[in-house]
Amino acid sequence: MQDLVIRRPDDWHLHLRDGGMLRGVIADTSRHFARAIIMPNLVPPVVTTADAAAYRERILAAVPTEHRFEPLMTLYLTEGTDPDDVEAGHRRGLVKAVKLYPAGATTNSHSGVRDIEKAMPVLERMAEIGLPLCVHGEVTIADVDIFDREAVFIETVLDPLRRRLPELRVTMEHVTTKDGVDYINTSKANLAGSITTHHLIINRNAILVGGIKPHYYCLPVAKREKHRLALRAAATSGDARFFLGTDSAPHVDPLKECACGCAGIYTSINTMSCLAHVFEEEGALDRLEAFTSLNGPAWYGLPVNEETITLRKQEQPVRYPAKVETEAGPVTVFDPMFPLYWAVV
Ligand SMILES: NC(=O)N[C@@H](CC(=O)O)C(=O)O
Ligand SMILES: [Zn+2]
Ligand SMILES: [Zn+2]
Repeated sequence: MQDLVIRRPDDWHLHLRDGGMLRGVIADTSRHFARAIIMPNLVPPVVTTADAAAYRERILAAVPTEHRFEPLMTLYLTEGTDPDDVEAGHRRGLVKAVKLYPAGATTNSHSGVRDIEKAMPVLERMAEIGLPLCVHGEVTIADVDIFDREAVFIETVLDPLRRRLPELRVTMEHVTTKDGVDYINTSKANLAGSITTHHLIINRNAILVGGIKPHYYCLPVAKREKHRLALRAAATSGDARFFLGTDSAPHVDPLKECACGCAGIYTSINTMSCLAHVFEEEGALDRLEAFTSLNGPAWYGLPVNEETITLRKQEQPVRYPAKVETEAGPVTVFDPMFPLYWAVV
C-alpha cells in the first residue's frame, strides 16, 4: 500500500450540462474536485452574466449537501457579446473566463464565432481587464484534415490573435498535439494549456482499431502516439503553464452509439485514478499535485485549496461502474483499458 497526499484538485475544463444530466453527474466531480471551470455550451448557450448567474445557482442546487464545490463560471463568446456585460460579470467575481468556440468546431458550437473581427471589442476589453480567454483551438475549414485542425488553428488564428493582442491571456484548452505543446512551451507570457485525462491515455488507434469505438471519440480527436507522448511530457513536467482540464463531457449512450455520434468522453468519476496511474508510469507522482492542484489556480489568479485528498495504491483494482445512470439516460464511463489501482480514499 502506498499513499499520496495532495492538495484537493480542481478541474479547469468541465461540462456539467443541465437538468437531469447535471443532477446525474455533478457528484462525480464534487466528490474529488473543489472547483471547476464550467463550460457554457448549453442549448441555448450561457452568453450573458445573468445566464451565468442563473446556471451557477442550478449547479449549486444540484451539489450533494455533504460536498463542498465551487463552480467557476464562463461566458460563451458570440459575435454579439457585450463587452460591458463581460466586464461587469468579471468585476463582481462571477465570470472567470470567456470561451471561444469557432462556429461548428464541436458540440453545441453553432452560436460560436465565425468572424473573429466581430469579437475584437470583447477581446480587447478582456486584454485590458486581464480576463482569460479559453479557446477550443480547431479551425473548421472543410478541406483541413481533422487531425491537422489544431495545428492550423495555432498558425492561422491563435498566433495572429496573440500578436495583435499580446496582453490577452489565453488558455489553450484540451491541447492534443505536440504542435500545441511546443507552441505553449515557446511562449513567453499570457499563454497556458489544459490537458485532458483521456488524451494522456489514448491515441487515435483507440477509436478505430478493431471496430469503431464511439466512447473514445471526442474533439479535438485523439491524435498519433507521438502527440500523446508530448502531452504526457508536458503534463508531468511540473511546468506551471500546463494543468488539468478533464473536458469530461457526458452524452447519453444513444447519442454516442449511433450513425452520427456526439463527441465527448466522460471521465469525472475515474480521472484521479487514471492520472495517478499515468504519473506513476512516468515516474512523476511527485508532480501530480502541480498538474491537478497548483498550476491551474496560479494561472487563474485563485488561491490553492487548503484541503487535501489521499490517493492510495490498492492491491486490488478499484471498481468503477461501466455506466453512470442519470435521469437523462445512461452515460458510459471512460475505460482506460488497464486496471486502476489508485483510489481516492
Ligand atoms: N470535447 C468534446 O468532445 N465535447 C465537448 C465539447 C468540447 O469541449 O469541445 C462537449 O460539449 O460534448
Ligand atoms: Zn472543446
Ligand atoms: Zn470541452
